[in-house]
Amino acid sequence: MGVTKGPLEELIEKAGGCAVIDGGFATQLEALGADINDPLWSALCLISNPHLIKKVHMQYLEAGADVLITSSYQATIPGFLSKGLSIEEAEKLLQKSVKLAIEARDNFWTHLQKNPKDGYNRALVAASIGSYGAYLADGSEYSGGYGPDIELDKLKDFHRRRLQVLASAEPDLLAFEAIPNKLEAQAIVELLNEEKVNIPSWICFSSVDGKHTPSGHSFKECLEILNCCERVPAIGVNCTSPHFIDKLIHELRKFTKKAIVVYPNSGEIWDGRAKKWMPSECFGDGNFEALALKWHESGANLIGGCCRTTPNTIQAITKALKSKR
Ligand SMILES: C[S+](C)CC[C@H](N)C(=O)O
Ligand SMILES: N[C@@H](CCS)C(=O)O
Ligand SMILES: [Zn+2]
Repeated sequence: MGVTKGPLEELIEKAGGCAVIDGGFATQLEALGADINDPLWSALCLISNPHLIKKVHMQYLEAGADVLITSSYQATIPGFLSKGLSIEEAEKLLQKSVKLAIEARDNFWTHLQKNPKDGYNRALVAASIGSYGAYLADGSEYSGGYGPDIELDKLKDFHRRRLQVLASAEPDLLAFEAIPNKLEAQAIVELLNEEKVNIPSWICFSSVDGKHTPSGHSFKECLEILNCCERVPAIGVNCTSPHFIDKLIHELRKFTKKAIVVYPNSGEIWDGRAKKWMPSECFGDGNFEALALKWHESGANLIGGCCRTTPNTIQAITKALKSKR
């Protein structure tokens, strides 16, 4: 069986054409009291507070998420090494990120079997893989400028071992998140092929102008690279202002037949130096109900939220999309 008819397509079909992804993971960790002002950002909790990670996953499941994204966005082997951990410990933490989400999903599903409630699917677990820019911890996922020293092979080297370790933990999906440039998308595709990864992936870009990746590449150019890869059944944008999403869905649809994934942030802007969200035109949960319906009509197949969205946002999206099922 090819990866193009895998669990993601089955979920989308079961969900009536558009499944719900969870919301801001780090955001909800902070709402529950975690201090993640650290180069590891949310991945710090894999060391310091795994129980909180599971709690966030449970809250998103209760809100109706059909897909859980793991806590590994900014979890990297070099990042853990710089905290004094060994390679073995670092790799165990990566696996733990998947394990925590699978446990949450399984507990929630077992409970639902005993206490049935309408509208829930058995959720899929997507292992988060942030960009090289996320590892830099300087907001580069919104600039895409890694400098002339970072070439294709360096990006492949950066991603290779983490990808192998996360895949070995057997998540249902791999979620490449907030990729800010074409070079990194190409590195990921080459790596998925070289490593013969048979777990289906989505690759999502960030955008700060609603028209290009942060590095200035067009989505047409980026999709030319991704369209050839059957290991990537879905593509999209995340951690981008809701303002831009509808136009971006139309733009992406012009250049691909793959499933389209959108999970915007709240519209606030990340100040990479201050490590703070700056108030901007922020969208509330009420906006997301109407927007989700619009994005579904425009052709999105997976809709959720990214930074500064919460379980309430996902509940609003669930309400909108599940009323149509
Ligand atoms: C998606 S951004 C808000 C994640 C945090 C960023 N990589 C940093 O560490 O500054
Ligand atoms: N999955 C990550 C993405 C950050 S852009 C999170 O929600 O925290
Ligand atoms: Zn985000």
